[in-house]
Amino acid sequence: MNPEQLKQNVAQAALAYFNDYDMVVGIGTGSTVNQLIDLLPQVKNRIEAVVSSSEESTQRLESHGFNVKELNQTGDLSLYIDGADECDAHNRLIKGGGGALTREKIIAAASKQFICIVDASKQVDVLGKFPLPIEVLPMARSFVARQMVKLGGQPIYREGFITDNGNQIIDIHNLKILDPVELENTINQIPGVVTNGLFAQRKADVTLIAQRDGSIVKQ
Ligand SMILES: O=C[C@H](O)[C@H](O)[C@H](O)COP(=O)(O)O
Repeated sequence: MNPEQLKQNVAQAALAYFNDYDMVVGIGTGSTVNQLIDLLPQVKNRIEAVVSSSEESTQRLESHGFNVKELNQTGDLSLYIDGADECDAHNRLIKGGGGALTREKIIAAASKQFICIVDASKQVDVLGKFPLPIEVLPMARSFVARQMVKLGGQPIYREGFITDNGNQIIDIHNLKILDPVELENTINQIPGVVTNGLFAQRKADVTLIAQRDGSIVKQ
């Protein structure tokens, strides 16, 4: 199966989690989630409102007629579905390849259940092959980059990219992340860091993984 079909398959499998009425759900960002958004009209009668992790997803949801609300207008969410750039066997993730990591981490924290949807190419034994995105306040960019060098990484500034929150991203290459919770905490302590893309403390509850033949493995 081609990559787009795999994304569509795993998005289709996620529809099973819309298993209640009047649900207020979180929807993430990226090409896998775009497939989900396009399928979401199938379960529209289950959804009362949606909270989105990016302007891009908001526009796509609204184009399908969904009521997109701010997290400040809702309570905690019953369900959050999002993709990832990497996942390990413990459902710990790297996210933020699309730059939406901060809103994603907030929504994940505010959701009772977090279902991650990926294809098998995202599975790794040790996180860090995919460069770890860090959203930084613009004035702190070089400072945070120097701290990440001390932690063994190679920071690359994502030039020309501004997040939905008006900040910048540095992508940290060559990290071998043996203790994701510890590194997530360590990076969070660096002044100027808004969010790092490790989702290890609040990891996914379930990861649905599309295999090459299109079948879905639940982890
Ligand atoms: O910022 C973007 C998000 O973290 C995405 O979930 C992640 O980049 C995966 O995106 P895709 O489904 O396009 O691979």
